[in-house]
Amino acid sequence: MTPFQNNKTISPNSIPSSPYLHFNKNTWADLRANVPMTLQESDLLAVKGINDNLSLDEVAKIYLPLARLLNLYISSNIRRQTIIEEFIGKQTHKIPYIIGIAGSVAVGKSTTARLLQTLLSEWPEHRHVELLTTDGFLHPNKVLKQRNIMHKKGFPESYDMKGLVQFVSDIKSGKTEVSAPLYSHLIYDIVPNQRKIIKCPDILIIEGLNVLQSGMDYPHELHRVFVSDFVDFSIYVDAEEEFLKQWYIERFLKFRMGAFSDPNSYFHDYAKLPEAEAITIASSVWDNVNAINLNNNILPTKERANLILKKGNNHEIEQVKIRK
Ligand SMILES: Nc1ncnc2c1ncn2[C@@H]1O[C@H](COP(=O)(O)OP(=O)(O)OP(=O)(O)O)[C@@H](O)[C@H]1O
Ligand SMILES: CC(C)(CO)[C@@H](O)C(=O)NCCC(=O)O
Repeated sequence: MTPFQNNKTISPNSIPSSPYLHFNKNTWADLRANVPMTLQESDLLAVKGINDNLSLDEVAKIYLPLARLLNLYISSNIRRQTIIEEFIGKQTHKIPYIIGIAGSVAVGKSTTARLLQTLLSEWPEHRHVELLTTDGFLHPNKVLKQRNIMHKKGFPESYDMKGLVQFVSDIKSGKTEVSAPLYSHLIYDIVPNQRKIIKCPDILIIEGLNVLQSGMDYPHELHRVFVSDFVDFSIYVDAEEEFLKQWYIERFLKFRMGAFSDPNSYFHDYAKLPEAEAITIASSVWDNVNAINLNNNILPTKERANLILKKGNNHEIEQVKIRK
């Protein structure tokens, strides 16, 4: 079935002065109706394995239509590459399609990325989908301490932006194997002597706070090329700050029960604290670090995205906006 053979007319709220088409949950969910449901029960279990709190109804209503839209864009990109090959009369290197996912700390970027990886891998044309988090390009704590910016982890100056741009540039040049440093939330630092290796994927999903940032957000950088220059389609995951703070604290408490009890954890001492004190600490880290970064450096990039997913209570998507 072609994308235009709708048996139903979908009518987004088109606000003439807005550069976006607006969809509420129901109008967006209807957009899935045109594709066969390819997911099997076992795939749904895999999706569930990504995040226990993710409802399968949410996957069907929100993430399947999104995967369908992305698939249309990617197919069109593959056709464009074929035209270039036809024009020059020879095959070129396969160039991965890059999807960028931006948004606040704790909004659910990595969960969204893993979910899209599972759904997009279903399509036979592009099964090999890799993930990269820009966290790996944070400067190690040693460097952040030397520069006196440990309290600014996640801010533009805390990243090795040159290294990150080199990475995406290598991927987009068709380099067959690239590697990136690894960040661990457990040790709260870059993992020494380990790298993530990425071998020529069909699609690379890059998620991070800084995916949509550009030159004006990095006045201290000398170069003028940014991740966003290499991203083919960008998504901003959005939510009101009261939810973000709540999700941040909840995740902190979850870590406290699990990962923090590991003696290697940076936050090992927090595991022993009474819950009320742990909440006070998490709340203060949110207010003094992540909220400031959100308002100064992340939120201003929202309108650069091709698509905005607006979450409400319990991570449920309430609105989807697509750039016209
Ligand atoms: N769609 C969802 N449904 C239910 N819970 C979710 C969903 N997405 C994320 N969460 C929960 O919200 C919290 C934050 O999610 P996640 O770690 O994916 O965020 P993030 O944006 O990648 O954070 P960071 O930038 O700090 O790495 C986690 O506790 C996760 O379990
Ligand atoms: C690693 C980042 C920057 C992004 O994932 C974030 O999770 C973080 O650690 N922010 C610094 C403040 C904090 O500890 O939450």
